[in-house]
Amino acid sequence: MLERLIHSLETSPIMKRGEYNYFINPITDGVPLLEPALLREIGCAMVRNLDLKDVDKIVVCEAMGIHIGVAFSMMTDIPLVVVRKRPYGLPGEVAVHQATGYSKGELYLNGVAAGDRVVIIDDVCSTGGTLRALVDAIEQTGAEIADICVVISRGDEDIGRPLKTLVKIEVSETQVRVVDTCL
Ligand SMILES: O=P(O)(O)OC[C@H]1O[C@H](OP(=O)(O)OP(=O)(O)O)[C@H](O)[C@@H]1O
Ligand SMILES: Nc1nc2[nH]cnc2c(=O)[nH]1
Repeated sequence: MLERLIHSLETSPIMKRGEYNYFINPITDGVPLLEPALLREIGCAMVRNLDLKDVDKIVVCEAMGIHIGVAFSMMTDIPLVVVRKRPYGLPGEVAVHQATGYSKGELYLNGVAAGDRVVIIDDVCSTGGTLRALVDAIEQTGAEIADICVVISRGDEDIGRPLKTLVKIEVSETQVRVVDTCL
């Protein structure tokens, strides 16, 4: 299991974003090419790992959660909510601040309300800033978070609640090493 993901990570180039060692990978960047087989491998692993009982909605964050969310939604027939980086001003919209290791901004959640039971999925967790923002936004609506899963975890950041991850990696100046897998 996860051979394609592990191979794609261990061959990922690294670039500096300021002081941050940023790995470039098809799953996290859509670059250079995202093979359907890799997407299917991840989708299957997430279906096997996540608690989907009575889940009403999948919540992802633009941009690099969208392709994973679309694959997962089509595999599970669960509707998809995309948290955007610009406001829509719809009734009930929730705005939260997001910071990663190299950027910051605002996130805008629409389409989730009290009584919803949701799962959050994303491509990668590093500082945990994005997931903490998503959890905060969803909690503000009164909805319930059934589970959270990222494809890749590269830090030991605590997001204040259980986080499932398919693989754990270490990123140096020159390479990515897969140090643990969920399966
Ligand atoms: O754990 P963190 O430090 O928050 O980093 C993880 C986040 O970083 C990337 O998003 P980014 O904001 O770079 O935008 P993108 O998805 O549009 O590339 C990625 O998609 C995760 O959401
Ligand atoms: N592609 C990519 N996305 C990230 N999001 C947070 N850290 C990283 C990283 O190192 N690479």
